[in-house]
This record gives sequence, C-alpha cells and structure tokens, in this order.
Amino acid sequence: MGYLNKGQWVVGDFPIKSGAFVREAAGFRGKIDPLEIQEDPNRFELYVSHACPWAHRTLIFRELLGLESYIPVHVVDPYMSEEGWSFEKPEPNLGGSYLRDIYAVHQDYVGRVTVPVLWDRKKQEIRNNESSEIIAMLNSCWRDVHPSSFNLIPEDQLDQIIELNEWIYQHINNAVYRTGFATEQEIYETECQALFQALDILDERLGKSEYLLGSEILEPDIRLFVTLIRFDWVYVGHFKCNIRRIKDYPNLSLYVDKMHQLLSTTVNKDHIKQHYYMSHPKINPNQIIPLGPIDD
Ligand SMILES: N[C@@H](CCC(=O)N[C@@H](CS)C(=O)NCC(=O)O)C(=O)O
Repeated sequence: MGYLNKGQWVVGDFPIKSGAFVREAAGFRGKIDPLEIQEDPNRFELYVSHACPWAHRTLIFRELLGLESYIPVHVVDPYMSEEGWSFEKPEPNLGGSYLRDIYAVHQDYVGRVTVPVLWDRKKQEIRNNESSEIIAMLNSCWRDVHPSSFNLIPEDQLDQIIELNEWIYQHINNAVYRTGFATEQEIYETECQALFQALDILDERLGKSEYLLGSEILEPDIRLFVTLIRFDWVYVGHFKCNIRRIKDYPNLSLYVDKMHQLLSTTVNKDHIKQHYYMSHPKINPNQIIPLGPIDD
C-alpha cells in the first residue's frame, strides 16, 4: 500500500486509526454530461481490478446495460504490492506499468490510488474515481445512444434505493473490511457480530422477495452481490468473518447463486483470491492462498 503525493509515490500503511479501519473519500468527482456521450459514445474507459468489489459494481452495470462496446476496460494485476496497483503489460493510454501513472497526470493530486477509475480519452485525464457515482452515470448517460431494458436506478424508487444503498454500505460492504482490518480484539468482535446480525436480517428479507426491492434487480442488489460473492471465498478466511458462511444461509445462498449465474462473466474467483490473500501483508504475511473452498 502507498499513496501519491504530487507525482511522488510514498510507501505507506493502511489508514488505520486506533484499531479501526477508515475509508477515505474519493478525490475525482467529475460528472459526465449526456451531451458528451451523444458527441462521442466511446469517450470513456474504465480501469478496474477484478478483485475489488467497488470496481466490480462498474463492470456489472457496464454489462447489464450493454455498454461493453462503448467502454473499454483495463484490468490491473490482482496482486497489489507496496508499489500499488500495476499492469501485467503497459496500459495503452500512457504506456505506464502502474495505475499511479494514470493518477500522476493530475500533478497536484495527493491521495490513494484506487480502482475503479473512469478515464476521459479526449482530455486524457481522470473524470471520476468514485464507484457509486460512476455506476449512476453508466445507468443514465448512454441511454440516448444505447437504450437498455435495464434501469438499475429507477427515479420512482430513488428514495428507497438510496436508503438501502447506505445501509448495505455500512452494514455489509464496508463492514467486512472493518472486521478484517481491525487490529484490536474488541473492535473485531463488535464488527463481526454486527456484520452477521445484518446478514441475518437480509436472509429473512430475501425469504419474502426475489430481490431486495421486489421482483426486479436494482442497484442495491448489485451492491450486495459484490460482497456476497467474495464472502465464502475470502472474507470468511482472510477477514475472519467466520460466524457463518453465505452457504449456510438458505435465502442468501440461493440469491447469490442466481445472481452469479446472471453475472458470471464479471466474476473472477482467481483474481479475488490472489488479491486478498497476497496483498495484505499484515493479515497474511506469507501470502499463502488457500485451496478451498471447493464449490459444490
Ligand atoms: N470510494 C472508492 C473506493 C475504492 C477502493 O477502496 N478501492 C480499493 C480496492 S477494493 C483500492 O483501490 N485500494 C487501493 C488503496 O487504497 O491504495 C469507490 O467506491 O470507488
């Protein structure tokens, strides 16, 4: 882990304060004007990691909305070393070997070098690196040039979606990280217990409806899926979220299997396991990647 300080890479630690994990706000928050897409629907590209749940959301939106031919994707190597995210081969825009080279275009930038990144080909700069904003733009900005039968964030359900998104972020998406990166026993236990209480609530809810908000797949389902699909593969072992497995929940397990079938081309189990088990030396210093779980 490290961060960029005005073009200089600084090797640093996780942002852990007093035993608790804190996630920093993203630095690039530019919006796409739909007119830009009408002028050139191929203007933007994505930099992602297949391991990262936040980047995974953007890949799922891109696929469900049928935007694959408009938005090329550049995938980083699963192993994140002290040098940060890197590419197996130099990436095509700037020819750099590290994701930080993309960020360094912004000479004054100080902060973490994270995926996903929405890259503006015309200006050769980062437009946005906050996944929640990128997915909202993917959902709306290409509709004039590429109508889709999917609307993952329908206007008339926006209030419910925002409320549920926030709940899932706090209690599920970020809760696994707060559990896994805790450096004090008491904090770990509190976080882990709260996480499983939230999973219990979701399992009950999904016993009553097919998706979180009814019969259609919507943004909160995508946000939940990206954590659930990683859960038994890495969060149970690596992050010690091991009171139960998703497999042990009757409704959550059916839900995640069904979504996995629909979204299988966006899921890369090898990258997920390699990244988590190899990239957090404080948690797994020997970088051993477990063989299991073997999926039934
Ligand atoms: N707010 C960001 C968070 C993205 C994020 O934390 N990505 C992680 C990978 S899962 C990352 O790139 N971390 C590298 C680092 O913090 O140095 C988003 O949702 O887009």
